[in-house]
Amino acid sequence: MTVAAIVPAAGRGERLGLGRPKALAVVGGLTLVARAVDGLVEGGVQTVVVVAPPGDEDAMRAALGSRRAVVVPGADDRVGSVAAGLEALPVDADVVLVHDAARCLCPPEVVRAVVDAVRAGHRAVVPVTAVADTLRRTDRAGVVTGLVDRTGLAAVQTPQGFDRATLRAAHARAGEQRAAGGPVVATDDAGLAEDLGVGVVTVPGDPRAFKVTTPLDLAMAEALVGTVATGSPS
Ligand SMILES: Nc1ccn([C@@H]2O[C@H](COP(=O)(O)OP(=O)(O)OP(=O)(O)O)[C@@H](O)[C@H]2O)c(=O)n1
Ligand SMILES: C[C@](O)(CO)[C@H](O)COP(=O)(O)O
Repeated sequence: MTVAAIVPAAGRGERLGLGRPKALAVVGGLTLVARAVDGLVEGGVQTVVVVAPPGDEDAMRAALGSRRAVVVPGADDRVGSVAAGLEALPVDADVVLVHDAARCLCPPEVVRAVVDAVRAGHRAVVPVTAVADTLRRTDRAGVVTGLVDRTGLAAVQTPQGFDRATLRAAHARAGEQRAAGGPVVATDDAGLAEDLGVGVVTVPGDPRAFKVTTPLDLAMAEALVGTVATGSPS
């Protein structure tokens, strides 16, 4: 089985506010995209497709240095960017991971767990962590309207793993819905697979696979660099 990964890295990073694509932000001397690719390769991924903001393909290649990855232009939203990456997959890839460049410190153990679960026959696999906070529903004015039962809730991370046919079918359906003017509601690839009726299974995620979204997240990533390889702290 050949394991490939699509790394959506075409976001603009508005909430990070650096004025350049978030995947090109630097943590501990390495860009987020380079770190994300290194983690995937260490976790057993053989082929990587990186999806760059249109016009920033060369900057993405420069950030990747000598890492072996195909770089393709992305789209206006994440679903479109992953769909662009799908088109560039090598024909022999049968296990496909989709991994946010923004989750740059995901430990290789998580990657391996996702790959193993797909190899074991699961069509769609997501890493998850427990929800630590109490959750309440609020109205538009911010007034609490109810308590959300936390039992059975999980926060979903990436990499998410699929057999190739499932991921293709999920994105084909999303593309058809979009072409028909319908909304694509799912916020991740597993959600698109679920819309097809595919069962999604979970494996343990890791707090270090958090998504760098804000300047505080970038500072946290900087503080954590070096702890991923040694396995501390969680
Ligand atoms: N059009 C898009 C939007 C997002 N992504 C990627 O999807 C991942 C998760 O997106 P997010 O963290 O929301 O990144 P941004 O869209 O860059 O963030 P923001 O909303 O702050 O601009 C990131 O690796 C991002 O690069 C992408 O490939 N193409
Ligand atoms: C794919 C994802 O990271 C899983 O948690 C998340 O859904 C991405 O959301 P975003 O709003 O596109 O950042």
